[in-house]
Amino acid sequence: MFSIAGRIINNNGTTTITMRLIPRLLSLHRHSWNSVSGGYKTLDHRAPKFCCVRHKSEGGGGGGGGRRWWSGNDDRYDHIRTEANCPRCSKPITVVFSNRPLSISAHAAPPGLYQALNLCPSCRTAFYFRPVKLSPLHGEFFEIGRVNAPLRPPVHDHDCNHHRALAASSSHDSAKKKSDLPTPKQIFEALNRYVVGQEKAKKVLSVAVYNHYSRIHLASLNQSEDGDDVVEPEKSNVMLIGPTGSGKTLLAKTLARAVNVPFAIADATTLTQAGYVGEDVESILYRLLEEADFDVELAQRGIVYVDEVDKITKKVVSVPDKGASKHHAGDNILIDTKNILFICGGAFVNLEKTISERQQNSSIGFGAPVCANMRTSGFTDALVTSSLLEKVESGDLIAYGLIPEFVGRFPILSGLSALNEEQLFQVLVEPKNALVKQYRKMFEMNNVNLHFTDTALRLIAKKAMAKNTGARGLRALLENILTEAMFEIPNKVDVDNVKAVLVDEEAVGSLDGPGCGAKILYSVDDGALEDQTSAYVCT
Ligand SMILES: Nc1ncnc2c1ncn2[C@@H]1O[C@H](COP(=O)(O)OP(=O)(O)OP(=O)(O)O)[C@@H](O)[C@H]1O
Repeated sequence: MFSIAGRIINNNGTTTITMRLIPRLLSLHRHSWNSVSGGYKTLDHRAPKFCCVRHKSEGGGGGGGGRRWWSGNDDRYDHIRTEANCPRCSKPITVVFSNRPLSISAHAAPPGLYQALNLCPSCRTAFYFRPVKLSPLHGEFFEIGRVNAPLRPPVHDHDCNHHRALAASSSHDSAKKKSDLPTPKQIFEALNRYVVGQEKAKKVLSVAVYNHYSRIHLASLNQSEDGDDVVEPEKSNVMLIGPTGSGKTLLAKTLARAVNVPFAIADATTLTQAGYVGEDVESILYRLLEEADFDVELAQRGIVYVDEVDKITKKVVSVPDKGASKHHAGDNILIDTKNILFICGGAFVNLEKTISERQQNSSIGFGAPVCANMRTSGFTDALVTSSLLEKVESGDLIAYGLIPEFVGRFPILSGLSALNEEQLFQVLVEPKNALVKQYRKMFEMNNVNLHFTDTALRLIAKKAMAKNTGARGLRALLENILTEAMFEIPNKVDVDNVKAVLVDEEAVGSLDGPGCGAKILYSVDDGALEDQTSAYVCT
């Protein structure tokens, strides 16, 4: 019936096909646009990459028993429902989307707005429709993926072991759910198991996340209360400011794990405004939905981490705004972002200078000497930087180049410091899934013991420090040291009687040069690793 032109984008391992419908589909929908005044408009056939569809809006404020037709000249934001053919299987489907521009978080947004992912009931392909022009309606379908799991629309009383308590929004079981919510201290302890240092950020985040889910709990209680006394705390999104490899993403991910909600990561630099190529908000929400096993209720209480927001200075990032509708219409998946917690992160290189200048201008003692010191020494050491970042204010981010509307949606700002050498050493060995533990596990699969000497680990930390990429550099260093051994070991087991792999100083090398790589040790005596030279033959 029609052809599809596709382009494949890789999104964190997911394949996204950008679909374009060619004009033959358009001819199936010759009369496509319905206006307030009644009548249909003829499609614009000059824009072959867009599909034109009949549409009408729904939602409050209009006539027609709660439904209203959308007027092409009206700039109100609205839910728009359209009839179309599935770009994949060409069966009829109903598409729902919003005509509003996208902005971050739920704070201060007009009510009644939402994003919609759409699902073809026939071939179960999920996609979203991106409107480019509303009158006549032009837009593009973006395929996100096939849905295998059955869709679970928002329900108020479900029992899900995987993502449990925090999904609750009904008032009748809210008391129980509240007791399931970990306290800030418990969240802090959970973060401690995975994240080295960053004590202040951990505390700020523990409180923020606890308050966020308490707010949801309170809102569910308020639903059953009438009157002017109802207090509704507003959502507080969080901004993490810290150098690369300091643990911003790790903190956000671990938080989601601590409170047991679905989690998705997005990169601000690939988020687009409508009409540009890149990753779109809907695909992030779709990822959240996937994480929630297609349980819409759970997805609506997840955490989204948006990385690299410092790279979008003077641009408007497109991340979803408030979605008030809890409506589940056929196979359109409507994601209400009202309760999704957005955590944004960025390195904000040299932001400390902006903070220092602000402090200097306002003559608060600390600023002037710090600034002077920075000017004379020509660099800022990590300690000075982190103490300055601790004092970050919204105004500093605006001075840095972020737009005020964006910054205004992040009442919670938290600075992270660059990890020092000792902390990098700890990252290697201490967290629950520390890198050394991970590699040990991999070698164990071949019944081989991976052994690191203390001096080797400290040298690795020193080398990572010199690279200036924080803990991010550690994995690359380990990978280089262990690649050869990981290549050889699976072939040698049971053949050459390999018993251990040793990473010592020589294997790591010097501060500015590589070493010989991990040494494969051939055992002549079980348990003889302590006496490496006599009991083991090194390759
Ligand atoms: N404080 C930390 N404790 C334990 N591991 C850490 C810490 N910081 C970073 N890591 C590890 O380093 C790697 C990179 O960390 P992460 O992605 O959280 O950094 P980031 O601050 O988000 O960096 P970027 O700004 O480049 O995105 C991950 O493997 C993470 O586990």
